[in-house]
Amino acid sequence: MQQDTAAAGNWLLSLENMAKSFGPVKALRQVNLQVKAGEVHALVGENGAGKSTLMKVLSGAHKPDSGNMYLNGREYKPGSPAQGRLAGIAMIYQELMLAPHLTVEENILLGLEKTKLGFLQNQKQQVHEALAWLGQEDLQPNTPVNQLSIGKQQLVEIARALVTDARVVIMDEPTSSLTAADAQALFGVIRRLKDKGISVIYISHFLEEVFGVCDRYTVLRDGETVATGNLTDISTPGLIRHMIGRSVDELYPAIPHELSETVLQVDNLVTQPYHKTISFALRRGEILGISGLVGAGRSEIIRSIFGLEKVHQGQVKIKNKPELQAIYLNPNQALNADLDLLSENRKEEGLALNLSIATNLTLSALGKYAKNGLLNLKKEQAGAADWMQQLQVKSQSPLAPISSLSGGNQQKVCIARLLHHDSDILFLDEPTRGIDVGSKAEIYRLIQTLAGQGKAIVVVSSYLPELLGICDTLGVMYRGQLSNIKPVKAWTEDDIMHFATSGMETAS
Ligand SMILES: Nc1ncnc2c1ncn2[C@@H]1O[C@H](COP(=O)(O)OP(=O)(O)OP(=O)(O)O)[C@@H](O)[C@H]1O
Repeated sequence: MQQDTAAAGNWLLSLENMAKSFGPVKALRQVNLQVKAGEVHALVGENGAGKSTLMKVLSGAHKPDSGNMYLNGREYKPGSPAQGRLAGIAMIYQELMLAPHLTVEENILLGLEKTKLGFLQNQKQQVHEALAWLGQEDLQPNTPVNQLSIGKQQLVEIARALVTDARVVIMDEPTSSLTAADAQALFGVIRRLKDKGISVIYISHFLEEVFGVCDRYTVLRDGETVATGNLTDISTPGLIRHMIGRSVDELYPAIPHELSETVLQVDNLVTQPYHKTISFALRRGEILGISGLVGAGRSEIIRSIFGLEKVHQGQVKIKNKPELQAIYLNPNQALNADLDLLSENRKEEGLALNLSIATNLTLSALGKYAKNGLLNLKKEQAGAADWMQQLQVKSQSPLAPISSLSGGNQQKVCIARLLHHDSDILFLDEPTRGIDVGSKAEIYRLIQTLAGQGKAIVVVSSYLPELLGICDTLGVMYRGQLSNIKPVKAWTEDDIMHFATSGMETAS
């Protein structure tokens, strides 16, 4: 393991030889993590490397099988998340854990009512001070949190951490659902937490964020710490090599594919919530990217065509099926009409969480494994195992419940399900959200290969580099309005941001 040069002993937090198994799965084998006071420490690694498990152990949600933890020089052994929180460890999950119907103040004080804080007046004062420190004086403490944007809800979580005098704040993929402006605001807050002497453990698959906001790093691979050090001493390819044990030569592989006849023609489609008119055409072999800010109405286009959202008017023609008016379809009919959609919301729409990986993967095309109405389970499992291998889904068996997979591996199963169903027109909404860099490269290769096979693909993404890296053509959304679709090479990042924030094309 690459050694850190900092003197031992001055750590605020030290985790030594941590191990944790779930039945036969060794999620943590031997993990060491040392964090200084007031540093932002990146915890990186492939999907399934053990990052979330380690953080659940640290925050008191999981009990480790072995290993020792020290906080502020003292042995730290939380029996529950509440104990972890009172000891100074605040965990901010990617899917925020606030009680949606409770107010800002109630959420900030939740679980602390009679413990750490004194009287009611004192508590209210602390909430006020925490919000003011975060520059959120205008946020009314009696607002229910479900009325707030994701960015504001995240600040409520951070206020919660401030009120309990957290020494370490863990942020798990904190920017994955934020607008670019909210992400910038979050980076500002992180810098201020640091100045206050609070440490942040930052988990992210966005390496440019890691280099932008973090001081030191620790890399986990297969449940072990494989490297740690200062980010100023390592390059992006160097960090990737530690993460996946090899280098990624080509993140955006270019596989030749030809664009031919139109297979989807959308005319004057009017959808929620903006009621603007959208028209575009998609060709066989084309990868069309849709960019824009979160909330600009990007997902609504593909979701409406797929029958998941209401369409007010317009016409959608599907290749050689003129009789099918897509806007009258429901998702089942859409699947039969050779459309398929990868939802950005895998927990609610992509996966049946209490079923096995194999069932999730094959559910929408069970016919492939049935004869005379009987399902051949062996064949189904072998088919699932094949896709799992292709996408490198990390799991013991196709029969394991999907809920036992790490977030990134669940996303890979969603993609495998889509590939397995084998439709001709694919809508991919945030296909690489939560996916590690090595697997991203695999998914980009797959998307290109599918285009090579003549599939027509729409990719909606908040991650501009991937749209520029893999798409043939690109359109940008601004408040429900779609720009002209142009070859990707005709766009610059500045042009895209200009349209995304103003709805106007730059004169070129
Ligand atoms: N409750 C559980 N039951 C069974 N296996 C689990 C459970 N939680 C995690 N695992 C397994 O432990 C390993 C580590 O998962 P973990 O969620 O910690 O990875 P991660 O590094 O956070 O991944 P990602 O980047 O995809 O979020 C994986 O193989 C996962 O399938």
